[in-house]
Amino acid sequence: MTETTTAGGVPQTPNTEILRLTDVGKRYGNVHALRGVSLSVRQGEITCVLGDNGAGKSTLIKIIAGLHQHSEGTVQVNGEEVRFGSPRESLERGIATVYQDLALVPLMSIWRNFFLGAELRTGVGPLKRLDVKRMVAIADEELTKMGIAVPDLERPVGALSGGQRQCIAIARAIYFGAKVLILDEPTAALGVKQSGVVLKYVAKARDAGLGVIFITHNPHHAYLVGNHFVILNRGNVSLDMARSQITLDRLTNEMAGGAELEALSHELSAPGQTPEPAAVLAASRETGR
Ligand SMILES: Nc1ncnc2c1ncn2[C@@H]1O[C@H](COP(=O)(O)OP(=O)(O)OP(=O)(O)O)[C@@H](O)[C@H]1O
Repeated sequence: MTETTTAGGVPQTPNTEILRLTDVGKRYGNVHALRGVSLSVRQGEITCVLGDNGAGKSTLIKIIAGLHQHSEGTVQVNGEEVRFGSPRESLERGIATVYQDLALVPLMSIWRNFFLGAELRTGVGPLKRLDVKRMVAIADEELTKMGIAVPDLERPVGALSGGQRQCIAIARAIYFGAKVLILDEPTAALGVKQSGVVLKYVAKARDAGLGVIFITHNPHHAYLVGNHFVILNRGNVSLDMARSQITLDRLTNEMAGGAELEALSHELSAPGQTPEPAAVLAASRETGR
């Protein structure tokens, strides 16, 4: 979406678009998991993709991350059409994905995890060895830059809290030059305080100029940091709005199913007409909620 905002009467050019999906669809055999999905990600902005279970969020991530290919539509990176054949191809275009399970090795040290798969080496030929000193120094500098307080980088990553581990994965993606950062429900398994810490680093990634796709089913978390909101509902985009166009209340309501939820709430609150639990379950099964 192109929108020109004004600040103090001065027109602001919209940030550069890095990633654009146009009418993207995905079929798994007979299952049409995504249909006509269009969205854009801009530098220095957070695009939140919200949706309930089965809405198609994972499918969307997998297409952008190169794990699956789309069946319809186009994906463009910096204006150039792409079709990723592997996660490596997506990574080479500057797209980094931080999955919920993080791909960190719990028993390995923090610095080792920071460089996992991209270890620095020193020396030549048979004398080549890991450049531990440099890796520790860089990991320390990068985490400090992000304001992540880890007193001892030799500690195993598994000893850190879930929130700290998310932050380390985000800092690592930024250090290795990500232009687009996909975060797969980074706050889903966290409590309120830890979620706040992670959201702070999501905002830092945005402030570092990355385009962020923040996948979540929590409208409150999305609204704390998002510039743009896209709701997926059974594979379709049911809402696509800039922050200036929507309130948290409306986002929450749309996310909760809007009219469907209102009808159910009305049914449940009507005196003497409380539906049998079995009927409620059947209704929720029908609506997929
Ligand atoms: N490999 C697959 N083969 C067949 N159907 C699939 C496959 N992966 C996903 N689906 C179907 O596609 C639809 C979207 O699933 P997807 O996992 O993308 O949703 P989601 O929003 O990520 O849900 P959740 O939050 O539960 O992970 C669902 O109906 C799902 O059953």
